[in-house]
Amino acid sequence: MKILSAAQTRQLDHATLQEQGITSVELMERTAQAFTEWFLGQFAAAAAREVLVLCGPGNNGGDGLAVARLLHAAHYAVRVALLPADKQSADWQHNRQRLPAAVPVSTLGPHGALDAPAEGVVIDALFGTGLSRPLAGTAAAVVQQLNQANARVVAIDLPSGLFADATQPANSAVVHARHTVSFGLPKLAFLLPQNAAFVGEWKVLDIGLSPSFIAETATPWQYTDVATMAGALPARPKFSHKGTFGHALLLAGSRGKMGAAVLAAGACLRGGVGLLTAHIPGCGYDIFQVSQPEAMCLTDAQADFISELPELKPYQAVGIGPGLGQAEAGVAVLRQLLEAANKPAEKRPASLHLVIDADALNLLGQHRELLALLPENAVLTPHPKEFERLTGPARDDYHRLDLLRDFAQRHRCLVLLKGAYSCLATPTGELHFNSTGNAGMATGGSGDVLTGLMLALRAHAQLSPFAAARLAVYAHGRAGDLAAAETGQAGLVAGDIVRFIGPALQELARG
Ligand SMILES: NC(=O)C1=CN([C@@H]2O[C@H](COP(=O)(O)OP(=O)(O)OC[C@H]3O[C@@H](n4cnc5c(N)ncnc54)[C@H](O)[C@@H]3O)[C@@H](O)[C@H]2O)[C@@H](O)CC1
Ligand SMILES: [K+]
Repeated sequence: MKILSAAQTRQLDHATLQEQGITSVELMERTAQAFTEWFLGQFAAAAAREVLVLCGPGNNGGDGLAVARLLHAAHYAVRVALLPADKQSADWQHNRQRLPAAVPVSTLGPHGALDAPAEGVVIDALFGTGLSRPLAGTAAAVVQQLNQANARVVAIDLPSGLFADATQPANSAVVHARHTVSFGLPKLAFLLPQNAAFVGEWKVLDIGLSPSFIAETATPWQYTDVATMAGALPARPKFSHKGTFGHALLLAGSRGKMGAAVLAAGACLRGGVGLLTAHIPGCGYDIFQVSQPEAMCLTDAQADFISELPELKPYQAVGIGPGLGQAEAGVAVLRQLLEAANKPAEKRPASLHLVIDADALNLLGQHRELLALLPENAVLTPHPKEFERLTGPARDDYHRLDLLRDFAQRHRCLVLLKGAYSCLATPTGELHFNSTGNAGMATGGSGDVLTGLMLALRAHAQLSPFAAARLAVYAHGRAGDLAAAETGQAGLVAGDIVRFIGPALQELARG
């Protein structure tokens, strides 16, 4: 699913009107009906029957006025409070006239008490995608009163004061919504941690916006949802053998961190790899062989950490990083691996795919000269701190996305910035936000599981580097969601994610 900018969203509205031969008032009515239907399902309880709708002067306020009329018709006790303005949009005026006289209307002021209903709901229809500057004056004062009132707030389209696709100055007034209900496509702002307190739970409702305009419009931002991923895993051919799904090599573990190697290996095996060999320090031999009997095991000359790179000929994909530790010897191993992957094709195994994670990323951050050796389409899976070690600090989440995009393009690699909406940057400058996963996965070892699964899918001959990476991220999150349904989020441990990789992949298998 695409994510469009605020400007493109306005164009999408226009294109929809032209294509479908409807007026903007009709589209506003459709929007208000979709919102109201959602609202009735969400707040059917008697306690939620008192509703205050705050309306700005533009079409967001017009939506609010139409919603007030529809909720009144559904027998909710509705009040409307209008933000004073020099002029209002034409569709606003149309819906102001249609508001039944039985709905009380007041005008908001900078000092007056907002009088938010204690047990009810406040609908925020002050500003949407038309916001052109930070809120000031009465609008800012109203938003501050609203936030202090600690009311249940539902924002129409966007929490007022929040830009859809750009950062707002620190300390500017933005509504803290409990729910944000938007239309057509998600907004970039919803996916960034810095906006979590404003947006709350968000939802996108279908209002039949022009599919052809969406298809034709270029954007770097994509949202990987369930529809995007249907059938993403190729079917396993009947006459396949273990060679069909590749032989992966995992370089992982150090004394005290063998669990990372075990988890990554388990995920790789559950990810459907044909064969897995792990190269681990000597101290981990018994641990590893006992816990992962399906994998083969090579031990390093060193007992406590990895100091050697094994012969790479047998492998299609190599994963390095989980539990590696940051011993200097690791730098040499990483350098040799990168050099081997860069050698002319006849001297190395065909298409050696790399997955680089955790301590291997920290080593890269400490030795940035190695970045020049990254082979094309290598996958890097940093969390924000690891990413910062590679690029330096970001001013805010939007700047971090710029750094991410730039890094992936410059090094021609795939970079997954991990988070609530993990973002996969491609060498061509696309940013794909993942939709699966839950807060229970913010637990030790969950990244190691992702690395193992990513490794399995990069070894899979039928998946392109991008398709493999996107599938791994999505399936990892989905496995976490299935696991959390069983264990609860607090009780979820990384091993539970491994157990649900199979079921998650099965959902995504091509029929
Ligand atoms: N255009 C359409 O066809 C549709 C629009 N819809 C709704 O319309 C919204 C967009 O409407 P608009 O483009 O009218 O924009 P808004 O309603 O977001 O606000 C725009 C108005 O506020 C003023 N403004 C901008 N920033 C301000 C600030 N900081 N302080 C004070 N005034 C400020 C603008 O000059 C303009 O008058 C969407 O978010 C959505 O809710 C929906 O009804 C769907 C259809
Ligand atoms: K709003």
